[in-house]
Amino acid sequence: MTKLERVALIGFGAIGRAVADGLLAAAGDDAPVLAAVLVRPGRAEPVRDALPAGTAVVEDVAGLRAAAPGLVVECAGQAAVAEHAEAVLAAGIDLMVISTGALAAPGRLERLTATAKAVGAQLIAPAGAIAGLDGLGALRRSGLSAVTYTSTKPPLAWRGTAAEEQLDLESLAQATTFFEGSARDAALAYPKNANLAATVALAGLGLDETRVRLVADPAAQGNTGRIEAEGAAGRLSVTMGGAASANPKTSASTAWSLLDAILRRGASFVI
Ligand SMILES: NC(=O)C1=CN([C@@H]2O[C@H](COP(=O)(O)OP(=O)(O)OC[C@H]3O[C@@H](n4cnc5c(N)ncnc54)[C@H](OP(=O)(O)O)[C@@H]3O)[C@@H](O)[C@H]2O)C=CC1
Ligand SMILES: O=C([O-])CC(=O)C(=O)O
Repeated sequence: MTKLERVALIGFGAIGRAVADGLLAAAGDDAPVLAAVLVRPGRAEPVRDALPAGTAVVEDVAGLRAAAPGLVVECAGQAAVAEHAEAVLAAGIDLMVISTGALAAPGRLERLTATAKAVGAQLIAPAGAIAGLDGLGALRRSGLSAVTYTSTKPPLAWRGTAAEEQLDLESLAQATTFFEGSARDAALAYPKNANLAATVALAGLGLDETRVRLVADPAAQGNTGRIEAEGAAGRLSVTMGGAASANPKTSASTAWSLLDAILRRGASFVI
């Protein structure tokens, strides 16, 4: 039995539901089994109703471990990484995190990679709602001099975030850059909207050297992420855009990227 034959999810929101649906649809001889979904205490019942009887719905990492997954996929938010990542990795289980911005918290990346190394588990970042990390990796090896990640979303996607302290989102008339700074600061200040800043940084120039711009654009039809990079071996310019998911902050492509990363380890990297 390969490690990948059993997969567990943390979170059952816009991304988690879509990934669960994709895994269940792919079920067959070569596809992994959806072994368990971890939800917050008291939230299990409706999730149980939405899943087949063979998928355990659990409320803690002990429950996840009992389902014996080879891979746990976090699709719940940065707080869930803070809460569960250490215990999952310490149990020797590979962990794929979509909320990569959680790794920008001081010391967390170092602690988690040390735990993973000690037990021979992998901490993995999927591309999520961006493309081009392969080219970024090549330029990183050649020597990167500059990387900028720009995220543009409609004003409603920035509701409930620190953007509201600077902008009147309801009446915004033109595209406005409301944040310019490091990937670390972006990922921590916009935990539901700027995880890709951390993903791009971890694949490239690092959390403190990667520049990030966050833009609210009333003319935007969906969410767009753009990487521009300069390295000794060449230049990279990649744009990925599309509709939002059931959650306006989250691009629909995120769940598909995760599914591809789970099913064939496509477009993901070990941190
Ligand atoms: N890297 C990338 O490309 C992207 C990353 N993201 C990240 O993915 C996260 C999830 O996005 P999305 O699915 O749209 O968000 P949703 O808000 O739709 O869903 C999140 C789900 O996770 C659950 N949850 C929250 N905390 C925990 C926890 N500690 N343990 C278990 N479950 C928990 C929530 O449960 P409850 O209902 O009980 O609150 C909710 O069901 C975002 O917050 C962001 O961090 C998002 C988009 C792109
Ligand atoms: O879905 C997106 O466009 C990206 C996103 O929310 C994030 O980086 O957290």
